[in-house]
Amino acid sequence: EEQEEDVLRELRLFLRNITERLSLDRRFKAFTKPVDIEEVPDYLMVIKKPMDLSTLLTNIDEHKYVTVSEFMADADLIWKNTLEYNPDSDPMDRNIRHRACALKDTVRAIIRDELDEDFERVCEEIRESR
Ligand SMILES: O=C(C1CCC1)N1C[C@@H]2C[C@H]3C[C@@H](O)[C@@H](O)[C@]2(C1)O3
Repeated sequence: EEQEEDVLRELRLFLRNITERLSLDRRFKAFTKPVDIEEVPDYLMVIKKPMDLSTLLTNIDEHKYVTVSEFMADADLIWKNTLEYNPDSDPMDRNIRHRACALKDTVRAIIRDELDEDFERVCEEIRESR
C-alpha cells in the first residue's frame, strides 16, 4: 500500500546516494561504466554477469531493488568480477584488485554506518509479501 511505496522511495534515495558517492571517488573510476566488450572481446566468456556503478544506478531507477541486500548482491559483482578477470601478478592487475577490495570495504562501511537495521527489516518484509 502507500506506506510501502514510501519505504521503497526512501530505499531508492539511500541507494542512489551511496552509488553516486562511489562514482565520484577517483579510486573507483574504472568501475563507473561497463567493461567495453569491443576492447575486451573475451570478457563475457569469463564474466557471466557484468556489473558497474552506472548500471546499479539504472537498476535503482527501474525499481529493481526492494531491499539493500539485493542491491549489495549486484554491488558485490563489481569487485568479484574484477578479482576474477584480473588475477595476475602484474602491477596493473594488482592495482585494479586493490581498488576492487577498497570498493568492497567502502560499500560495507557505508552500509554499517548509515543503514538502520530496522529499515532493512521493513524492506525484507515487503519483499517476502510480494
Ligand atoms: O575488469 C576490467 C575493468 C577494471 C575494473 C573492471 N577490465 C578488463 C580489462 C583488463 C584491464 C586492462 C584493460 O584491458 C581494460 O579494458 C580492462 C577492463 O582492465
